[in-house]
Amino acid sequence: VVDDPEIIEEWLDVLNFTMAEVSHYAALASWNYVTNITKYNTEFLSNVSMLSGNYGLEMKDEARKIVQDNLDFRSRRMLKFALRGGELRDGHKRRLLQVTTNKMQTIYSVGKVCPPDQPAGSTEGCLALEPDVVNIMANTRDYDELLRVWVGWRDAVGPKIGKLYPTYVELKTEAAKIGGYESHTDILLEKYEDPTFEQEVDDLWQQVKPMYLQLHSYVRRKLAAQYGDDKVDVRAPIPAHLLGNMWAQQWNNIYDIVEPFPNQGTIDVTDKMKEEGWTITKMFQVANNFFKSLGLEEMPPTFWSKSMLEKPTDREVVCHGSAHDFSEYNDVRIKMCTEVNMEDLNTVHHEMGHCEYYLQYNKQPVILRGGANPGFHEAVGDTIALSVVTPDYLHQIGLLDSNKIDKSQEINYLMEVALNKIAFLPFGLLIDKWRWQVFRGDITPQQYNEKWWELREEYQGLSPPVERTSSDFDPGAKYHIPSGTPYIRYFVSFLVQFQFHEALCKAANNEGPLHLCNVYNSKEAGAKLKSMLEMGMSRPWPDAMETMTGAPNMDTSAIKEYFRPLMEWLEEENDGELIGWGKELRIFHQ
Ligand SMILES: CC(=O)N[C@@H](CC(=O)O)C(=O)NC[C@H](CC1(C(=O)N[C@@H](Cc2ccc(O)cc2)C(=O)O)CCCC1)C(=O)O
Ligand SMILES: [Zn+2]
Repeated sequence: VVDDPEIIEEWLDVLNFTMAEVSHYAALASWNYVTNITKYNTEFLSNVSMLSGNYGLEMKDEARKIVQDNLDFRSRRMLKFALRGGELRDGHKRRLLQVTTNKMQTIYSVGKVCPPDQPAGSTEGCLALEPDVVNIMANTRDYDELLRVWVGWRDAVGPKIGKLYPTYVELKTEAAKIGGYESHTDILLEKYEDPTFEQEVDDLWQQVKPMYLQLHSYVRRKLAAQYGDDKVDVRAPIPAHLLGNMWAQQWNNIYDIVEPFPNQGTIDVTDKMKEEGWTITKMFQVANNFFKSLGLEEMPPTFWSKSMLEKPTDREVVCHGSAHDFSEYNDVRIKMCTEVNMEDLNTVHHEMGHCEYYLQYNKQPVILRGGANPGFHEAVGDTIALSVVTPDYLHQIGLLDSNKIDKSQEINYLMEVALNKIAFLPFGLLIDKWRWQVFRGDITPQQYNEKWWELREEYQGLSPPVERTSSDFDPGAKYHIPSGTPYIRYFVSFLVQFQFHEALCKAANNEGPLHLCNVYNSKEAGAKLKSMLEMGMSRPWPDAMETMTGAPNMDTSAIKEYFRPLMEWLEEENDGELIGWGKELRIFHQ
């Protein structure tokens, strides 16, 4: 037992130094795998993960001996984080967990959708998820073609991942119990340092659900008009393959079907980007320039020399975008199979937001480097992107001819953003609703798929376009399930990013409405953001929220204020029309 403050401070210094080293090598091994999926890189990643796991276990055993009573807040916080997480002591089980996770991730990353009656074993004419299948889901308006790739993708990766998932759940559960937790769900929730967190997200959802129902009712009617009411029944959930996205998580790709005021121009500047000859590099330079304009850190030289900004042609990679912190030498990178379009311009800002956060908290000890909570990490880039998509800024970077919009163009603009942000909210909630129940043992492997679709109907008002059975594993068709990446962070982000946007607009002395506010070039806004980013996770997240907004809690008033003009318009449109589905189906009256 150690209670000498001198020795404990020394121990924490050594912890910080060794953690930086171990994190650096773990990040490198992961980077090599995701940017070049080979047998060697797979093995190497597995070995480095085992080594960093061993280090983690040793460090926890030592940390348990330390008496925390007379330590200062910061040291106690560092020790709290050092003692967190599950632990598998048995080397074989740790290896099995590693291999199982890697297999699921690889199945997903190399999965392909093949043409009908494809000869077994040949990949001739087969399509990868990104960008081919994603582009079909975004652009085709052929009901049956959409159905073919929607089912094809789930058939290609679902059952294979579904076979491995129970083993994954068992091992994560064992690791949690050895770590002293009831279930792995408690480890996932622990990051929010908030005993009522599950209740809070349910309350927040109830506050924004009316906005979602308005959007859902309007979009369902437009899809019925597009595909015929034999395909889309305005009294029922929407078939899940018609929303322009493989998971129906965001609906911006069907903007043309739902456009409130046709031919008034929109902020979807994809065509203009192509006309203007925008390159992938330019997209990243423009994003970098926005952060610089706020007085924040620019991406360092190694970002440009070591990132992977487009899909390579000579090797298999994990195309799902990601940002990487190498914990040393200011080495931050993005891996992305970027395409020149509006959606990817958003994602570029999202990923660079992660890198900016890495750069801003790198003065903190390694164990205190992280988002104030994971939702904050997801909100940084998206908050900046809320300024980027304004007519004012798009005009400034030459993607819109004028920065003036009239009333109908304003509604079009808000619809475009709502298809990205409002549509996402129930999806951001249901992924971990499903996972929390699975890790608590409330959903058994036999029930995986039926409970998934119950949640998809309950929260999103979607239904599968064809019969699903328990031999399907549709959760596995979404990246974050095989990769084990938590998801409630995105639900949190899609609410707090509007609080952050409001705070930055206030700091920038913005006069106009929140939805047209652009903080580009505002050093005051940058200083406000920086003051929160540099905290990392050195303080509980309400303190970081208070630094940004003046109040410590998550709050839906900002997102409601942002979309108020659109909601008024939608309530007009939906007056007397059917809204909701199942037991909640009713006629809406203003
Ligand atoms: C080493 C490592 O893993 N690093 C972490 C970052 C960190 O934790 O430091 C990381 O890079 N995670 C990858 C993940 C990628 C994306 C994602 O998965 N997005 C969600 C939801 C969504 C969709 C639209 C949107 O505008 C915002 C969110 C989805 O696509 O469903 C793909 C596109 C955008 C973000 C990410 O960047 O969050
Ligand atoms: Zn992210």
